[in-house]
Amino acid sequence: MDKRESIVEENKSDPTYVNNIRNILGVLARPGNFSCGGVLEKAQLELSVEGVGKINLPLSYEQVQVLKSKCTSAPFGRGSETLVNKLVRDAWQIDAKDVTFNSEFDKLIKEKIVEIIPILMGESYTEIQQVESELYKLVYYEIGGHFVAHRDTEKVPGMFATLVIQLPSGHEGGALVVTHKGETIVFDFEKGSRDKFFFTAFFADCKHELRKVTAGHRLVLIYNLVHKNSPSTLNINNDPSNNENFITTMKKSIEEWKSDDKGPQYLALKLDHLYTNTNASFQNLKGKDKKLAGALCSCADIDVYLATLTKNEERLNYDEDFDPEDEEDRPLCYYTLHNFIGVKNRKTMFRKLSLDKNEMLIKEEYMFHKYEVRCKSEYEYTGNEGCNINYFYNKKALVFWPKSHGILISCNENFSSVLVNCKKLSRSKKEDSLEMLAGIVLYIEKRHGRAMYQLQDINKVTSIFEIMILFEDKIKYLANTFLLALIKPYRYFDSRKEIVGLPNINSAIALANLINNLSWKSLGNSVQNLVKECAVSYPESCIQLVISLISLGLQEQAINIVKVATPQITAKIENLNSEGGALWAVLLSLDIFRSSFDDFVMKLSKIRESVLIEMMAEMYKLLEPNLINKSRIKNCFCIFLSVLQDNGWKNLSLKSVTLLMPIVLFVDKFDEDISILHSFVQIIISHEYSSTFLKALLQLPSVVDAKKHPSIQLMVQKRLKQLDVHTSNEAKILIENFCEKKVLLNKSCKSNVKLIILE
Ligand SMILES: O=C(O)CCC(=O)C(=O)O
Ligand SMILES: [Fe+2]
Repeated sequence: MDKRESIVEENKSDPTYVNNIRNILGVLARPGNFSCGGVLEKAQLELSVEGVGKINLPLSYEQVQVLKSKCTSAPFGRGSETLVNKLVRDAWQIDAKDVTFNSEFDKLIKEKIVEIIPILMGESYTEIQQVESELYKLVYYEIGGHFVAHRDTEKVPGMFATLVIQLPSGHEGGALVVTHKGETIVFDFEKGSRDKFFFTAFFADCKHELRKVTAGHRLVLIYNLVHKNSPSTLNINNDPSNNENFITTMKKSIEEWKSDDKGPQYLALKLDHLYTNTNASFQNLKGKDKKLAGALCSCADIDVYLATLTKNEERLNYDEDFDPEDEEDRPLCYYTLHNFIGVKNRKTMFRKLSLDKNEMLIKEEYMFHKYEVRCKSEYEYTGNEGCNINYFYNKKALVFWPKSHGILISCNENFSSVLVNCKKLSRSKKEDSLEMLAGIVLYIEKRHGRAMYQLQDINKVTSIFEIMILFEDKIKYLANTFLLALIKPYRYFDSRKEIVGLPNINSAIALANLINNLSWKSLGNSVQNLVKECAVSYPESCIQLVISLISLGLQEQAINIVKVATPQITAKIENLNSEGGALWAVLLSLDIFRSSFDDFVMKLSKIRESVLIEMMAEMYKLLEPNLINKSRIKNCFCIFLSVLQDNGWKNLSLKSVTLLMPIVLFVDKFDEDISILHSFVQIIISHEYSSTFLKALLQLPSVVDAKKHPSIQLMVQKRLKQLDVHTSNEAKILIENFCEKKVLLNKSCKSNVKLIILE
């Protein structure tokens, strides 16, 4: 057996069931015939050509001259181009529309096709389907005529083979040589060519060459063989269920495969023939490929797809000492499957699957052999005319998997579309979407790291919660499993260990709704664990959860969440980003959480100065529209400011001062104690800040209002006068105005400060 029939070569590292599948398919897949030919008996032809009249065979010298005058030079295709070059193809042609002949001859051709098809398709081919022959061209070769090795384009939908009928005219040379997977058949019909008809049929994707005609003339009719059934219906009738051994082996192997958690998710079998995207369908499979597809489709419990197989090469090294011979500089190869076609044009949810070595039934080295076309090769010659991209040949594979793997595979490849589909389905077919949801959760359990990585994308966690809400009690188990998965640490590729937690506030809102629907009793424990784990990384989400629970009337549950989260946050306060700290402080300032507030503020005051300032600004921003608990917040700011003051206002950048200004202003508005303000102003005026900054300073009520704080007013005036020499014109005017007390206190001082600072 040909070494390339490596389907039957076992691989020790593969599970037994994979090797069993490989073996049993290997037995089925004995090579079929890719071409056939011989004498066409009993042929009687009355041939006419438009503008030439009746053609008598064998051709006379005079007729050749008239015929040639009607012919055009036969072109060939290269990629999408149509070219004429006598070195590649030297032939004359007449279009089918200008050729007519007697109906008996037509009948004979049709009868011949009925004989030919089972030979090409394999002995057990009993498919009841229509194959039609469509005359394509009349081709004439004189001495020197030839066509270099090429594949015929599948010119119409459903076309799969070419039929050549050699008419009696007498020639020497001109053998037709057909090659497929390293095997070559020579159809040399020189002998008897003066008075006999001959036929040759071959699958259009097989490479073939017409060797040089060395004497005489060669005249042929070229037919396209076309499947006429609609390509959406599969009609694979070589029923292997007759073969008990096949069915039992497959059944057993699939059972084992299903229960093997670590096995391949799918298996792929490269097809023997090439197919164009237009003609690729189960219906149009050729020879041995059809037999294998039929066998696989007859197995219960698996899904079978047809897909394009692509080899991708990635070169890692492009530097100067690049050496193609060097192992390390060889491109990295990986394979992908795409353009999936189901048995009844069933769709898959994904567009692309990667194909690893353990998923190939044919060894990697045989997948893209050097005598085979590289995908979308632009420089291959094709018969007759260049073709549109949809008619380029592609390597195809049969891909199959246990039905139960379907959702896992879909999740793995396109998690987003699975979620979208599940959501869609939940509106129309609730039970189906529940099953899908169970599949999603199973996927999360099985492929935790990858699943978690995919879940990080915006709003995926939210989507899952939202789907779960629709199922009420039924979903308890799945919901708890999912919540647990969200806090299980994972590592994807090189990333450090992470948890997904509650990645955004939408997810917190959706979770609150889910809790409301399923009851605290069924989810409480998992939710508390979740909050415990993600309070530090996602304080905003935890706060949102609290707020949402409160608004759903679940006050007690909300307090519960705060109780769980606060110690975590307080313990890891140094890890808190400014926004998180601010939010949490604001939340705790609400009276329900009174006991935690002071402790929390004391802890916060110990964080890094720059973070503290940012946090104060965030807090201020949050509180500004509706200053709840003014006095508590003011006290809190006072603590923070005095921390800064005690530290001597170290490293106070312009940005920090800008952030602090409205806060100082806020505190200043209702505080009688001016020590913090005094030191703040002092620290500022001891620097040479920009005029923008001076402006802001000059808006502070305590600075402007001499009656309230005369000492500060004096201090500022003194300093400004000193600065006079150094400052810009604009600043000078400001200072003059200020010293002449022309500065008016704006009513909405707070926003004004902000405005000024922003300019
Ligand atoms: O002339 C022949 O026998 C074959 C020609 C051919 O391969 C073609 O026209 O595509
Ligand atoms: Fe051809």
